[in-house]
Amino acid sequence: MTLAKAQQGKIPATVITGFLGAGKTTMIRNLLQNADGKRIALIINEFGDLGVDGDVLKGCGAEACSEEDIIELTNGCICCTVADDFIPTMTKLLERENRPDHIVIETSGLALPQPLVAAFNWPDIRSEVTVDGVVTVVDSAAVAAGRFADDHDKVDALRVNDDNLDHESPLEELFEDQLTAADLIVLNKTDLIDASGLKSVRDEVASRISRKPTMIEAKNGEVAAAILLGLGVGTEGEIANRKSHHEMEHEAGEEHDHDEFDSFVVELGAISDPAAFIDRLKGVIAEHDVLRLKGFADVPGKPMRLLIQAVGSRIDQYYDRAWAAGEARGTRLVVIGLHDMDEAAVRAAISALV
Ligand SMILES: Nc1nc2c(ncn2[C@@H]2O[C@H](COP(=O)(O)OP(=O)(O)OP(=O)(O)O)[C@@H](O)[C@H]2O)c(=O)[nH]1
Repeated sequence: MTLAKAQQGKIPATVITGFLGAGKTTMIRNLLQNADGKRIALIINEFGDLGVDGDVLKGCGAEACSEEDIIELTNGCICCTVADDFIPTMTKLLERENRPDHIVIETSGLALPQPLVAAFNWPDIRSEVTVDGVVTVVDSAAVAAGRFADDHDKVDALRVNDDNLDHESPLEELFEDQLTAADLIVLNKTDLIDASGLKSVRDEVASRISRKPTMIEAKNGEVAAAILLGLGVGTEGEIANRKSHHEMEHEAGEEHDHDEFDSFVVELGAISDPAAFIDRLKGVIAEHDVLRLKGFADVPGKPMRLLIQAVGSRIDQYYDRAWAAGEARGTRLVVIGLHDMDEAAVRAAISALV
């Protein structure tokens, strides 16, 4: 049977992966607003105890995806909760009378896509859904800045604290694993680097993988729906040949975890001078090498909440929606870093900014 024939009648699912802050949610938001009439169900998985991505996407009011079609998986990284969380969610979705035309899954920035894609081979899922393709979003500016290059000092420092650390830099390894799974690589944030920087990023990304998936460039995740949702690969049949570092190191099937990374939520009162707060927050992020920080702030006198998004020490902010009636105003920020990040010091430093 040909691949096309085997896929006939199945709902296509696109897996969108990429490191923390690469631009996955931004790309999906753009997709929902330009979905060419397709009805999309969205499964979102996030690292950290604040559902920021789901909130951002629910607020975008796109017709392609109503609030009930946005499902958040919050019990940890999707690659570790396949059996307990992902499969039951898919089963429920497939039992709905009004099935979607396409399913889009946003993995957390720390997820290995391989176990998720392999789950589409489970009998109950395989007969109904196929993986149209895995799209890996790359933060071109972060690659150009050497974020994923092996930082030997850091790895050595981690090893001192963890004798079991059996591989190279966790960032580098995860970056490669997410690229290895890709059918399409989107080099995003091209507005932040020049042409020669972009050429180096292309070369570096290509050097990390043995296959040659298509690479396209984008800014603000602006990629046409016809490209993102029409790959037609059936990746569940190929994923066994795209092994992650973990799978290659532990063929015996040992579980992997995300112990190399840590996250916590900082709760603060109102922020009366957001410009000063954000300016000084950049210093805290740089000093403690915070990888990602995001959340909402309460600014006195403003009817809307302020969305704060930091990727490294680059910070975006905008008022995203009005505080709802009865909703407790407050500032909540999720902070993600490597596991040697000093949580108490970061908490104290952020709290001191208010
Ligand atoms: N300058 C610039 N900023 C971008 C671009 N794409 C996304 N961003 C910004 O980068 C930040 C992170 O974007 P998200 O879309 O939330 O990234 P993500 O991959 O979903 O992040 P996680 O879910 O936390 O892993 C936001 O502040 C975006 O506005 C881009 O092409 N250029």
